[in-house]
Amino acid sequence: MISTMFASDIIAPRPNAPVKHLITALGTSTQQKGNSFVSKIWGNSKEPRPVIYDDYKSVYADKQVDIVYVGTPHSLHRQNCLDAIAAGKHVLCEKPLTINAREAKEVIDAARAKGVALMEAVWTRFFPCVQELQKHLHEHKSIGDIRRAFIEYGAALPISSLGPESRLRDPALGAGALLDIGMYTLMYASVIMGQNLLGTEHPVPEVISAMSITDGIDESNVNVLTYADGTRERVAVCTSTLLSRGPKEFARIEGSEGSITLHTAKGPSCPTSFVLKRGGEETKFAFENPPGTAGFVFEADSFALDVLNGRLENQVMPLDETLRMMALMDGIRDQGGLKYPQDQ
Ligand SMILES: NC(=O)C1=CN([C@@H]2O[C@H](COP(=O)(O)OP(=O)(O)OC[C@H]3O[C@@H](n4cnc5c(N)ncnc54)[C@H](OP(=O)(O)O)[C@@H]3O)[C@@H](O)[C@H]2O)C=CC1
Ligand SMILES: O=C1OC[C@@H](O)[C@H](O)[C@H]1O
Repeated sequence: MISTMFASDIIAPRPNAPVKHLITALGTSTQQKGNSFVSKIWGNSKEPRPVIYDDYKSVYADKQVDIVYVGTPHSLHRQNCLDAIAAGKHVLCEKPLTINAREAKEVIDAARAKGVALMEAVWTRFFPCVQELQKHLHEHKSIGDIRRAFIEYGAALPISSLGPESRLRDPALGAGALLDIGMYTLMYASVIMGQNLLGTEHPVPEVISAMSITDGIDESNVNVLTYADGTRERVAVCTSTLLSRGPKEFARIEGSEGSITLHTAKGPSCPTSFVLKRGGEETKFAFENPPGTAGFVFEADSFALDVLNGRLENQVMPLDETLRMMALMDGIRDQGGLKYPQDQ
């Protein structure tokens, strides 16, 4: 699913793009699957088509490849990243980077030791909507002191009709609401409460969590994050569920001088606008993606520009922020009683 969207996005013609992406190779399980992927995405396009390998290792060995994009289920990320890094490739890996913080540290250490760039593809952070929101919250202080935030992500995924081998059902593949979509709610908490600080500099909240677990995965979770780093406590309530679709107005931020609501047309991972209310006035800030894209180009451009300029870490999504988020989710799963085989 995501590889289709990502690939379509980055080869879409964009007159003012800061970088041009070229997909030179595709690693997949069968040649037939690769052929149908390529015809689906390239269609009649005149863009050069990738060579199709029926394994992943040939991609890592291909000298034409600069960056490997990993779009496999969660539990495979660790090994896919380690293999690509060992071959000297830069890696953009889908979220979550791994199943837990221990695995994430292993992958990050490997990238740092090899001197290659690595980034967890938390695409939402790169949306102009989120970047502008951060300016309003932390630079212009448009709603004064931030006091509370409520963020929800509901995705009505057809879990019960999926086979047990699905990445959305199988605990061994890292299924569950927290790792799949809950991480976005925690990302928003970081954007809202983190004062633009990331990784080891980010304020450390006290966390109280509850999970509803069925068939070995969390169908829903609720997390209360309390930040006691100022003169008064600030609270973010983050909740996600696989059982029902959430509202288009998916978040509310309350400040001492106003409030902001966040909106989406498709899902909280791709926000489209926010509405600022202050002193009886309401202002809407709306954003559009480049035509023909879903918004993956923002993270892809940012990472490609890092690689072109010899930067090994991205400033918007640095590796210490990935580690912080993975450790936060480990703690939430500890409280909720959700263990994956990889935690043993
Ligand atoms: N940024 C975003 O908005 C989104 C991100 N994601 C992330 O992308 C990743 C993949 O999700 P998604 O695209 O939905 O997953 P899919 O199940 O649709 O695709 C995963 C692909 O991984 C390969 N694969 C390798 N081993 C396995 C295995 N054991 N079981 C299943 N597939 C396997 C397969 O490709 P092949 O046979 O060709 O090798 C498969 O098509 C996840 O990390 C997810 O969190 C997902 C959706 C949205
Ligand atoms: O990252 C994601 O965002 C959208 C969801 O539908 C998907 O399952 C998830 O992986």
